[in-house]
Formats: sequence, C-alpha cells, structure tokens
Amino acid sequence: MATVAAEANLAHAPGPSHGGAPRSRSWRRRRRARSPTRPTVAELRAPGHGSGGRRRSRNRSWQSSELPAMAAESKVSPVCPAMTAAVEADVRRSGGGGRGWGGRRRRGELQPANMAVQPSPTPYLVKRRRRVLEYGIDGRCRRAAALSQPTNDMNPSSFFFWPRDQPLRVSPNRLLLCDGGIIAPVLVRSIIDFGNEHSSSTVRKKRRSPDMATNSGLLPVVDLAPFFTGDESGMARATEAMREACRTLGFFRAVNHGVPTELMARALELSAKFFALPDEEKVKVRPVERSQAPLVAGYGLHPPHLVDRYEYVRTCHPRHELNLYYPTEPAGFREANEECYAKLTELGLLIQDILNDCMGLPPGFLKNYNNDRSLDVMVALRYLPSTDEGEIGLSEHEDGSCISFVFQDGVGGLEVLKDGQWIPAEPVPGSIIVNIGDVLRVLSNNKFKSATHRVVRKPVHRHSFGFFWSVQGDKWVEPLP
Ligand SMILES: O=C(O)CCC(=O)C(=O)O
Ligand SMILES: [Fe+2]
Repeated sequence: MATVAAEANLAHAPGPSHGGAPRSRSWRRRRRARSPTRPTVAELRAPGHGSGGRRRSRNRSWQSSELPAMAAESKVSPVCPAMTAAVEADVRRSGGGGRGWGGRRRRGELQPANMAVQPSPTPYLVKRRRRVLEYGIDGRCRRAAALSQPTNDMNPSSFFFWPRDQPLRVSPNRLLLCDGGIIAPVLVRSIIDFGNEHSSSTVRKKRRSPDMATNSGLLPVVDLAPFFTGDESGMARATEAMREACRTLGFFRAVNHGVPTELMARALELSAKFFALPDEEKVKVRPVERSQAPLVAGYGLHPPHLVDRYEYVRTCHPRHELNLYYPTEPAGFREANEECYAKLTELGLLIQDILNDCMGLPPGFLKNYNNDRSLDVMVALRYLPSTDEGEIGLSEHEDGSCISFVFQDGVGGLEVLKDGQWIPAEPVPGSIIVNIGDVLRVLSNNKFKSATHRVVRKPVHRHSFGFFWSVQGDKWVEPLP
C-alpha cells in the first residue's frame, strides 16, 4: 500500500485485550481457550482455513456474535455511481445483511447521509503523507483524504484512489477510501482519541527539532520458529511479544519467518542490477504516460515535487493482470520477485493469524474478513545516495496497509518515530521488519500503532523490498475489539 503508512503517537488507551495493564478475566479465558487449538502453518495455508471448522466449533464462546455491534446502525452513503453499484451488488450478494461479519451489519439501506462535501483538486489520490491526509477531513478523521497527483507519480505504496471527478465527502465518523479504483467505504467509529491527536503543528515542531536525540534502541524481535515447529509455549511467547510490539511501537523484527534468507539476498542483488541499468532501459518497464491504471507493475521514480529520492519496481500478484510491465533484465529478477511475493504472502497469512489472536478476535476472523489478496503489492526500492541538498529518501509517513513487511540490504536508513525520537531499524541479515498499517490500527481500535517512519539516505545507494498486505474491495474498516 502506499509506501508506507503509520500514525503518529496517537494517545493510546489500553483496553482489555491489548493493554499492558492488568488484563480482564475474559481476555485470559479467551487466550487459554485459543492457544491449544492454534493451527500449524500448514493448516493456515490450506484453503478454507478460518471460518467455522474445528477451531471455531471448539471455542463456542468465540463466535463472531461476541464482537461489538459494528456499524449496526450505519448506512452506506454512495458518492458516485461506481460506489453505488458496488454497494448495491454487495447488498444483493448478502441478501441485505452484509458479509463477513456474521450478518451483523445492516447495509440494505442506501440513502445519502448528511455529509459535508469538500471541493478537492483533481485527480484525487489518497496519500498517506500527513499534510495530504489532513486534507478535507472534518476534524475527527485525519487519516484519509484525497488528493492530488497523477497516478504515474504516486508513491510506490500509495494505492488508494479517488475518482477524478468526484468531490471528497466525509462525515464525522466515516471515511471513504478508494482502493485500486474501487471505492471502499471505510467507517471509522468510536476510535479512542482519534480526534484528539496533537495538533499537527505541535507534531511537526517536535519532530523537526534539531537537537532531537537519535535513539539507538533496537526493534523488538519476534521469533516465529515455534509456528513452524508446533511448539505451543513458544507460540504463546511469540504471540505475546508481537502483541506488545504492536501496542507500543507498531514495528517489530521477525526472525525465522519462513522466507529464505537466500531468496531475499538474491532478490536484493537482482534488483540492484536492475536499478543499475541505464535510465532508458528502466523506463521501458514504466506504465504508459498518463496511464490511469491505479496499479500497474513496473518502474517508477519518486514524485519530482517531493524531497524524496528513490526509484522502484512494483510487482502485483503474479497472476494478476496488473503485472503488465515487467523487467526482462536482469535474468531471474522476475522469478525472484514472484518467489518473494509468494513467500511474503505466506508470511502475511501467518502474521495476520497471530495478530488475530493478539487482538483477541475469534479464530480465523481476520483471514475471513481480509480474504482477497489480489491487490497486495510488493515494491523493490532503490534509494539514491545522500547529497548536500538533502538526505530524505522517503519522507515520514504511515502505511495505509493492513500489515507491511520490509527487508533491506546492509546500508540502513529506515527509522521509526517513537515519542518524538527516531529509532533506527537497523539491517539485520535474514530478518524482516513488520509494521502495522492504518487498517489494523483502526481495526484494533487504536490499540495497535501505525507508526510514522521514514528512510534517511546514506552516502551509498540503499536497496529494500516492501510488501504491503492490504484490504481489498469494499470492506468496512472499523474498530473490532
Ligand atoms: O524502504 C524501506 O525501508 C521502507 C519503505 C517504506 O516504508 C514504504 O515503502 O512504505
Ligand atoms: Fe512505509
């Protein structure tokens, strides 16, 4: 998803299933009930895992009926024919009861809500940069908005789009995002302190303070080996470590994650070879000028009006028709990319399932909800060396994804903002950095952080891969636990 998205230090109110504070009895009961039935990685990958089945039937106290009555009273407010059609189709499919939420959502009523209409520049592109995200939002919902650049100039992981000729409509508790050209209604309801963020000027001042100390602390490490060996107590420890990392920082380093170190090294090496090609070769794999396709695999460069300095090759799902533009050189680049994509998808499934437990959701809930993998995106990135003119590779931002994954070469430069200080996410060979994106931040009711991060350039080129596990389609994104 757009390169990256995170939320800056929103006030965090620990809840029963997330807080470091004493957990409720129900939280502990649920944990005890779920742990013995955690699926193995092989089970997780099997089609159909998730809904119903063994785990759910053994944990009757965890039916989705326990979830809050999410959006029960909400109404979808169509803003354009495409959205109306999408919503109506969904309502037809679901017999008016919605889908994926145990029939709790009533989506049958299609009527315009009393929404503020903001004129907005065209074309619209939802960006995750703070200044953009604040555009057109009515004071409670800062995190999504539309704006402003031709799609060819988009940040590699930005992929929420808004129709060019539609005004942005927002209401106090509802955001509308466009995902890959399909409008997705995003309901943001009762997020704790969502509208009480520090004023943006305060945040900016704090972040740009010249005497800001650099924190040398390392990212929390989560060892995923137990999920491959079936070690129950190891799985419980890793789940707890992940939950704590998501709650406090929104970033962690995954080790023993199942993506072969050799594959990551090969992909990085081949991408370095690709980026070292002459520009005239690289642009051949760029989408055609002025293409309106929201997501087309291929080469691109940082938007010229930004201080950012990077180039990228975007890969969509290997079987997806959006992979129209693919580098043929260097040999093996495509294969390495596709292998990485597949392995990262497996890792995404695993981590999503662990996060499902971390959030105290019914087994398989997130997998059922987020069951369309067609718009996950992988981006090979090369950051230019720093110069006297600047050292920002990728400006501070938060990921709009559900979950993001990064592996990198040994150069370094990725930094995570915590309490006003930038924490370097140092390269550690073989590890993968995982961070929570905006979607999970909302689903967790702000209990998980979608941290602000950036890439600072170094004197040499830096290479990395980002994989953005997204939510596709007209999914409602709203607080769950
Ligand atoms: O290249 C990196 O290390 C991070 C990239 C990133 O944050 C993004 O693409 O969203
Ligand atoms: Fe990012």
